[in-house]
Amino acid sequence: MWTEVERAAEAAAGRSIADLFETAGRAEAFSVRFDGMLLDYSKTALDEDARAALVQLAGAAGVAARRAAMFDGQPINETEGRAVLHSALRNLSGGAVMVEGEDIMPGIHATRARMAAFAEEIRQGSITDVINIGIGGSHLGPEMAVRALSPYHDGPRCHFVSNVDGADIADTLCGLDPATTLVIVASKTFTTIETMTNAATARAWMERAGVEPGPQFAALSSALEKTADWGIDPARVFGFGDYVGGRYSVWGPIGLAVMIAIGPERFEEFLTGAEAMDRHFLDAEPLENMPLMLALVGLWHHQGIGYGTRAVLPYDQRLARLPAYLQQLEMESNGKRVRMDGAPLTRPSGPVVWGEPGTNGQHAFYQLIHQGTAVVPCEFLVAAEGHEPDLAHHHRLLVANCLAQSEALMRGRGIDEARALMCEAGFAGAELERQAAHRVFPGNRPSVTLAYDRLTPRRLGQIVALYEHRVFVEGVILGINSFDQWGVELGKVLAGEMVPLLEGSDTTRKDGSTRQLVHFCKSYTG
Ligand SMILES: O=P(O)(O)OC[C@H]1O[C@](O)(CO)[C@@H](O)[C@@H]1O
Repeated sequence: MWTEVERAAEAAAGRSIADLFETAGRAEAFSVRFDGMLLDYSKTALDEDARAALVQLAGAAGVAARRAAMFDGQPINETEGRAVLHSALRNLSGGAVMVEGEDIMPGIHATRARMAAFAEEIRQGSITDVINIGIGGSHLGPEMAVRALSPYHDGPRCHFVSNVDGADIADTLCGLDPATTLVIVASKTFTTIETMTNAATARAWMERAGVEPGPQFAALSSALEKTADWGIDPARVFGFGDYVGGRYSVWGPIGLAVMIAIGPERFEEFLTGAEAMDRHFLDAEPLENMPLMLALVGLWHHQGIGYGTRAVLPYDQRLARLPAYLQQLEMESNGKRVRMDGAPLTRPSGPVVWGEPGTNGQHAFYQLIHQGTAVVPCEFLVAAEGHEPDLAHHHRLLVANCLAQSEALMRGRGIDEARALMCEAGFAGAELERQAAHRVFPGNRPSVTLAYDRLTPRRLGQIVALYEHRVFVEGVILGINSFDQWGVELGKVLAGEMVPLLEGSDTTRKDGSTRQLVHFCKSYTG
C-alpha cells in the first residue's frame, strides 16, 4: 500500500518547496476551501505524484468504507465493541442514527433540550461561578472552547479543575462563594480518581460553609447509577452513550460549561459548524475534502518522510488550549503500537503533537523550528479578522507574523545572503564566515496554514471536527483503533498500588529507584 508513497517520498528528498511555486496555480491547486476556511498545504514538498499516491493510499486503506461504517453506527471501536458516534451529538438536521437497532437521536435531542433549560436557569439565576471538575476529554474540550469563545461569553464565570494536585482545586475555590457556585462533575465513567477526589473536596468545601451541596451539583456521565450513588439529583444529571469517546465528547453533555458560558443558541451554532464539517467529510471528493487532505499531509510528513513531531501554532490567543486539546485527541487516539488485529504496526504511530500560540512561541522555541537539526512540520491557524475592531492594528501584526513565519520556514536564508549581512555589519575574513554561519536558515521547511474568517462558534465547531476527522483518517490508514486508550491503564493501576507505600507500607517489592523516591518523599511527610 505504501510503496508509491515511499517512492514519492524518495523523489521528494531535496526537492525545493519554493521552486514548486514556479508552476502557475500551485497555491490554489494545493489548497482546500470550505465555508469560510482555507487550508493551504502548498508550502510542503508534495507534488502531484506524491499527492496522487497518498489519495490512492487512502482508497486502498478503505477510508471511505470505514467512514461510512462510523457514521452508520457500526462497532468500529473493535477492542471495546462500541460504535463511534460523536457525530450523532451534532446531527441537528439529519435523520435517525441506529445503534443495535435503536434510534439514538430522540434521546440525544431530549438531553440537549434538558441541558438548554438547565443552562438558561443557571444563566438567569444567582450562580456567579461554575466549576467544571473533570480530566482528559471531560476537561480539555470545554476548557478550550470556553476560552476560544470568550467574545460570546455572557454567562457566569467558568473555572476548570482537572489535576489531582490539591493546588488546582485549592487555587480555584479560593475566593469563590460556595453559595453562588455550581459544581459540574464531568466524568464519562464516574470513577476517575482525579475527578472523584476533586468532587469530594468541592462537596466538603460547600458543607463546611453550611451550603447544601445537592442543588449546586450537576453531573455529566454515561454511568447514571454511579452519579445516583454519589447523591446527585437525577434531574441534574446529563447522560450520554458509550458510543461517545471521552476526547470526542464536547458536543454533548460534556459541553455543558460551554453552553452555560455562551448560551444554548450559540452552543447550537458550534454544533452546526461541526455538523457542516461532517457533511463535507462525507460528501467532498478527495482533493476537495479538507479532513482527508489534512490527514494525508500529516501522514506524508510523519510516516512518509519521517519527521518526528508536528507543531500546532494558533495565531489566535483564544485558541491557547487547542494544542493541549489536540495532544489528547491525536496522541490518545493514534499513539498505538499495534493494529486493530493485534499485529505490530509496520509504520510509526501518530506523531508527537505540541505547540503554543503565536506570537509567543516565536520568542521561545521557533529558534529550533528555524535552525534546529530536526525538521518540525508546522500547522498554523489564523483568523483573517479579530473580534476587537478597535485593535485592528494588533490583528494586522498578528496575521503578518503568522504569514511571515511560514514564508521564512520555506525560504530560509542562504550563506551568500548571510555573508552580505555580515559584510554590511563590518565583519571580514574568518570572523565574517563564522558570524555568517550562525545566520543561515536552511529553509525548505514545510508548513500548512488553516486560515478562517473569524473564530465564531460555528467556525470553532468546524475546526474541531476537522481535526477529529483528520485523526480518524490517519488511524484508518495506519490500521489503528483510534477510539480506545489502553495505554493509560497501567500507570493508573500502579498509582493505586503506590499510595499505601507513601503511607508507610513495605516497599521491598519495588525497584531501587522507586524505593529511593518513595523514601525521599516520605522523609518530608513522615
Ligand atoms: O471522563 P472520564 O471517565 O473521567 O475519563 C477522563 C479521561 O480519562 C481517560 O480515560 C484516560 O485516562 C480519557 O480517555 C478520558 O477522557
